[in-house]
Amino acid sequence: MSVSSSSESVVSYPDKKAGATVWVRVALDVPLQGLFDYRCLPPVNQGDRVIVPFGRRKLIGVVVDLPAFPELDETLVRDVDQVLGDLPALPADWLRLAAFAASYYQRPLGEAMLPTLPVPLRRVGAYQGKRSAGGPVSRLDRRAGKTPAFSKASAQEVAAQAPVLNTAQQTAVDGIAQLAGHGVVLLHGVTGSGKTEVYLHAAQATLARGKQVLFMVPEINLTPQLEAVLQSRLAAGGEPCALAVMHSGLADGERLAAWVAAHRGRARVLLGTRMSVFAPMPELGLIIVDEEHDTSYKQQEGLRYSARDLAIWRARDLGVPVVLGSATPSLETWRHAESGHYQRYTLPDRARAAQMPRVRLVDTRRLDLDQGFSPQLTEAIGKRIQAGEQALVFLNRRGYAPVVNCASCGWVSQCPRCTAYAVLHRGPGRRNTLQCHHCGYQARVPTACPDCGDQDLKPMGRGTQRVEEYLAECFPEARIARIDADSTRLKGSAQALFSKVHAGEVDILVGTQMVAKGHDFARLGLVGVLNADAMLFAQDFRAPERLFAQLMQVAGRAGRHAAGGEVIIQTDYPDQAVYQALLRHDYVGFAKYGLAERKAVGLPPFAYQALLTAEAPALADALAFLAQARALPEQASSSYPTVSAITLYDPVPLRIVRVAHVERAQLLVESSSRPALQSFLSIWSLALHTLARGARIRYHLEIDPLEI
Ligand SMILES: Nc1ncnc2c1ncn2[C@@H]1O[C@H](COP(=O)(O)OP(=O)(O)OP(=O)(O)O)[C@@H](O)[C@H]1O
Ligand SMILES: [Zn+2]
Repeated sequence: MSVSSSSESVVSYPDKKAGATVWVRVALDVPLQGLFDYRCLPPVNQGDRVIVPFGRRKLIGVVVDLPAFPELDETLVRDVDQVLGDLPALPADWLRLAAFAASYYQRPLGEAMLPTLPVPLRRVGAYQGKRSAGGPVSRLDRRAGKTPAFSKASAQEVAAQAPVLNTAQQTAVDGIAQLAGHGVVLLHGVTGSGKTEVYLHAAQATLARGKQVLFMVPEINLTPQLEAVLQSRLAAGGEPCALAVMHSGLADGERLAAWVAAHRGRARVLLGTRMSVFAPMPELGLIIVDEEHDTSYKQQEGLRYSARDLAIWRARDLGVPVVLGSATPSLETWRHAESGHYQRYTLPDRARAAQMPRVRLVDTRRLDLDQGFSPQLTEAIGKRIQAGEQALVFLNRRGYAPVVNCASCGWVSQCPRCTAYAVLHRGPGRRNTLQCHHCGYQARVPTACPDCGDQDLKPMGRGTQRVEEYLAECFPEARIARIDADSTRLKGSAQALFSKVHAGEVDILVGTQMVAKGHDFARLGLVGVLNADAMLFAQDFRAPERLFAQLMQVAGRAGRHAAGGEVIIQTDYPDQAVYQALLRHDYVGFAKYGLAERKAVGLPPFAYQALLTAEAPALADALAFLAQARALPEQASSSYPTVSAITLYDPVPLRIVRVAHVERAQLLVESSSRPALQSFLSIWSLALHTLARGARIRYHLEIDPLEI
């Protein structure tokens, strides 16, 4: 057998006559179950990417197996077009992770695996187009010769001085160091307790052993500050730390660079948001998941995965430790810690300030509010800025006002495409618009009521823009900054705003949940919370947990570096358990109460759930599809061995039924046994695929949904 000389080059083309071909089994990003066999000339390895013909198209896929025989008749098997040798093969553990994600989240392997790759690595045009110039990786390498491989974050923002660990921190660091292999550590530390310091020490030890570290954070805007800290603290022997950063705010090329650096083992630390859990890291030795409770770790489209859960799986598979950190762990995590399944270390006190901030509930039931502000809150803000401190006003609602209303006929601004209000936004130069936060619809604000012609249209309620406006009237001297999705739309603008806050160039900060978490503000003395009650009576059983976590987080921004921090929460329901626990900073009590409640009614973490959502132009069709889906197991009960352990609830419309002219309904599936649920879903998901064929329905199945 002769091997053609082309097989020696990085890129090889199969030559049918050579006869030395092998079979490869390839995962492709197509909505079909199963894998696809091709004929290929060696050398080709498991984990290589290949370009293959698929119908009339060409696609990039990943070789997951080299079977002895193809599944099809040999004469029907087509040839691999090109083996892409520009990167090392994807490692076996990466293939295992993708396979686990696909099976656990009930998606075809290729559909789960391929989208985790940076776009240029899975686009045929990037390799075979006229301008491919050797492919994206060699283009990247040519560029990299000109620019430094790793960013040197502005180290002046950070004091490189490492503080001496306190006893609680040292205990946690020692505990993590002693883990011989895999172990899940919950680092439960109150806000400002210095969890970052513990991560840094654990990371340092891992790097010293020659291993890589994956450091996950929930939000993009937490990366710059942390990048600078990691950069200055993890530098060794005069060399900057080989740190790569990965998040959705990066351009394709930047993300590719980070991914390639991790894959080649050149990046020793990868700092990233949820997508980074899928980065191949050949020498991964530690995973850190900061703010593990944060819902941003959940991907809400495509493969609906939990990056935290996958991180735990990945660490176990590799036999390495994973550290989950939070001041308010998810109840799922807390339960594992209580049962001893996870090892728990507690940082009970703040690292700098002696005490936690004082929490005050202002009962707004009998108060005259001015633009939503109680006199107590306004006065407190005034005092703080007088004293040269900063104040933060937290309101989880962007825009100027959530709705516009006609005083004479009761007309309200509604999105024409969704069952939702159109929100009033103030644009530059008084160019006001109505915007839908669900579908992106935008329109001018009508000058008169579309129904009755009356010109007395009024904004109702308030969002961050209106709060900013009000504060500017109350405190004309104060420097006010607003941080929300609108004010940070431009690349780099969030970082610029946060830098101003850190530099003390802001007196009052108004913001949504973007400002609530993670940031270590040195001069912030007061946090005021508006409209917290909005979340109190949400239908979702996780709403109280989420509200509590969010309020603990935002409250935790106050008084981090000096004593005397204060939090003012305005509420009509001061007796609610959430607020009472907050007064005492009592996460443990709240978790105990929450878990007991969940246990009593059999909700997660004492049950496991999946959610089937159907979308159609008419609600009736979506509901009918779900009804059929629900009936499937009855019609073929012998195919569903675990069906007796499964509860299928009635299909119901979503709370916001219509979004962008599409109507949506959902069906909840539940079981007290995860294996029973998984077994059921693996059969059911295939049947759903068949059921939906021909029907004008889109559907998706979500495992472990966070919102129901
Ligand atoms: N041992 C220590 N001695 C003095 N200061 C410390 C120590 N450890 C941490 N700090 C400082 O305490 C502050 C809070 O630390 P850090 O931001 O890590 O808190 P955190 O636990 O992550 O809080 P959060 O959950 O609110 O994000 C930082 O300014 C940090 O530099
Ligand atoms: Zn809309």
